[in-house]
Amino acid sequence: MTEKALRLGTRRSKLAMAQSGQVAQAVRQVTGRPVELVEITTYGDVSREALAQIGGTGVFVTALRDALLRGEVDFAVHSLKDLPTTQPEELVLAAVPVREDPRDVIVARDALKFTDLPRGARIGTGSPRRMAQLNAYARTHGLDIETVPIRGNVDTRIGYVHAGELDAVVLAAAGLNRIGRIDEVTDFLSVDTVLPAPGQGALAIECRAGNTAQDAALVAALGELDDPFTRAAVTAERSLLAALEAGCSAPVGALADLLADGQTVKEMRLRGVVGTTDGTRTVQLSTTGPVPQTHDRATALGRELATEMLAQGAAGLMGERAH
Ligand SMILES: NCc1[nH]cc(CCC(=O)O)c1CC(=O)O
Repeated sequence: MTEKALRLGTRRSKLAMAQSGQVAQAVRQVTGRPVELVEITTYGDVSREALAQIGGTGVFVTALRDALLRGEVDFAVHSLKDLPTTQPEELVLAAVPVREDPRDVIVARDALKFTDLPRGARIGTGSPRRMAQLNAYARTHGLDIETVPIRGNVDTRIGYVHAGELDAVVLAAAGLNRIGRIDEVTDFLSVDTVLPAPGQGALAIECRAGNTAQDAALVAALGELDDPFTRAAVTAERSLLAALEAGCSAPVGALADLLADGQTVKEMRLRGVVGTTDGTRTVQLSTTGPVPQTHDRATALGRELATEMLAQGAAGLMGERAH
């Protein structure tokens, strides 16, 4: 007997295909069913406009969600950091697998580290979050760098360094890992220097919420790929983002991690930062509490930190809100 293949909706980019291929393999293992990749082109892939200008969140995600809702695919794989904080009622995050390295990294000419970049060095990034934190660090540590807005896929961005147009570019470690180019990193940025985007390094496996027995069975099967700690962490990070009323293109960094005492996990710490892209003003705070055991508690942790950050003027540093 041949079972019907599960259809996995994915973007076409090299990064998306790599991570979807890895998830497909894991899904074959937990379901015992064949999985086929269905490529879907999203607005974010075809638009030449700066990402921050096309209206913020979700440009990579909408087309995949539409394909799910139309029943053209059975589940979709997203980079969690590209996922809007609002969850459509008809869809559910069936699994958030174990997170990869959440850090940002530098790919620089001549194997340079961030702090060894020469005066006037040009660093490419299209991310207001990365600009804000790199410029803030530079100002307080006497570095003289210029952040240069760029966009494009990983090949394009690293290409600017090889072509000599930029001294360095900033990328996510997780993405480079997934496409097998982690060897090109010249510096892993400490999260004390640059907090990653909420959800960075994590994937989301999304499917229909389970109105049919088939859908419900799939939600349950995919749930085996869920990592509760990663889910709690990214839930808190995304709750912070939502409570700041910021979008994925806002200058907001957040990272939740576990504080352990030997082998015993003690608490969860959530750190958040907001800043102006020129690095002149930042609000950076952290909170620590019991590891949240429910979605509501993880959400509350993020909301509490947001409230404190807003009390310190975070809203005034975010510029135009994404809608
Ligand atoms: N903004 C695009 C994007 N969305 C997800 C990743 C890969 C890292 C991840 O999955 O968190 C990247 C590339 C990057 O930021 O370098």
